[in-house]
Amino acid sequence: MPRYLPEPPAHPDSSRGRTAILLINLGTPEAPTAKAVRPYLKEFLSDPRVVEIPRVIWWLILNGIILNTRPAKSAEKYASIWTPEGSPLLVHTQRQTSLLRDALAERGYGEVRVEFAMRYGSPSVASVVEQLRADGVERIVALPLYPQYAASSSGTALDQVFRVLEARRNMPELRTVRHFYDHPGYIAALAESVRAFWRSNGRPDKLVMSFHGVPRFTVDTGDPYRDECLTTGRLLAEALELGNDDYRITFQSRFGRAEWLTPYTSEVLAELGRAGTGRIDVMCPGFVADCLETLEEIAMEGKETFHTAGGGDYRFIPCLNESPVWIAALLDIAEQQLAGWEIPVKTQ
Ligand SMILES: C=CC1=C(C)c2cc3[nH]c(cc4nc(cc5[nH]c(cc1n2)c(C)c5CCC(=O)O)C(CCC(=O)O)=C4C)c(C)c3C=C
Ligand SMILES: [Fe+2]
Ligand SMILES: [Fe+2]
Repeated sequence: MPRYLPEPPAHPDSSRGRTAILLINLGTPEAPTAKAVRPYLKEFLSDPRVVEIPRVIWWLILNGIILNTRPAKSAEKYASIWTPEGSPLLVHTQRQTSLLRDALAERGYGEVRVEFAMRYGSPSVASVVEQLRADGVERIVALPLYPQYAASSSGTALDQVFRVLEARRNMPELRTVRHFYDHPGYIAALAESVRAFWRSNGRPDKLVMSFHGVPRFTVDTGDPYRDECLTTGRLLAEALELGNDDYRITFQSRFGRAEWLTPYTSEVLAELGRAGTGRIDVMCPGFVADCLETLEEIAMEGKETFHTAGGGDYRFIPCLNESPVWIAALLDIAEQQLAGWEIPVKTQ
């Protein structure tokens, strides 16, 4: 096996774009079945950026216990959110890709390719980057679709790009977007999604902003994730002119027994329910696309937790998905990167 892959011949069609935006999301199973969820979880949970415990011990737990029990349970949850077009995470990522492509074309960047890849499952980062290289792309902007940086989300997505390029003799130029937690367009998109929801549904007693959690020790040892979530929450509260008592910032999706970031969403929902809160609205600002964690864990399980504890009305505010203000923010983030390369813009 040669150390470096042979380079593809120069692409004959010089009119094809030489620059690409590569959106990267987490990935999702191929089907809502235990058979399809198992390889997805195996790849995901084998990533040392995601589970940071000694490999041998983890290998035994993962293969001996988790992969024998979790796929069936997770598949049942996936089945409850699956759409006729497939997994929501995949469907929204596909649509966001195509909307960003159109938006860039409208701004005169018609030759800039826009593709997406998934960190786990398909289409893999390797397959998409290889295709871009084969098509003659020489400049890539890698843009993980996570507003807040965590080593276990954005970090590992970027690792994967570096790993693919590491195997190449002729490296393309690369720019990376490590986060956009305080980008004004992203905050404006979140604020607009809440305002639009309130225009149709009225206002709640409290707004809960639930972010995906991470193990607490990762933040204690330098991951900026928690601070970035808190800043996003504060900026959103300011944009909505909320007082300190009008909202809560919480962390969901705890996995395993270690301590994760607190307060845990489920505990806050139960506490608000026990306090007899009349109405809460729950949103997930850290996810730009609805997925298992928002549609099942928050919109369904969270509602049950709140009601069981005695709470009143519970409403879930959908993620940004294909909202035009969000696509405008994504366009701005992409354009800021392209500006560094001085791509000629064609004005019609
Ligand atoms: C085991 C530890 C996990 C860490 C750390 C983690 C961080 C993390 N995850 C996301 C975004 C998503 N996670 C999703 C699903 C999901 N997450 C974990 C575990 C960890 N995540 C598991 C095991 C799963 C799979 C489902 C399950 O069995 O519970 C998803 C949804 C995927 C989908 O198909 O819809 C997203 C999105 C972030 C942003 C993050 C760190 C900040
Ligand atoms: Fe996760
Ligand atoms: Fe979950």
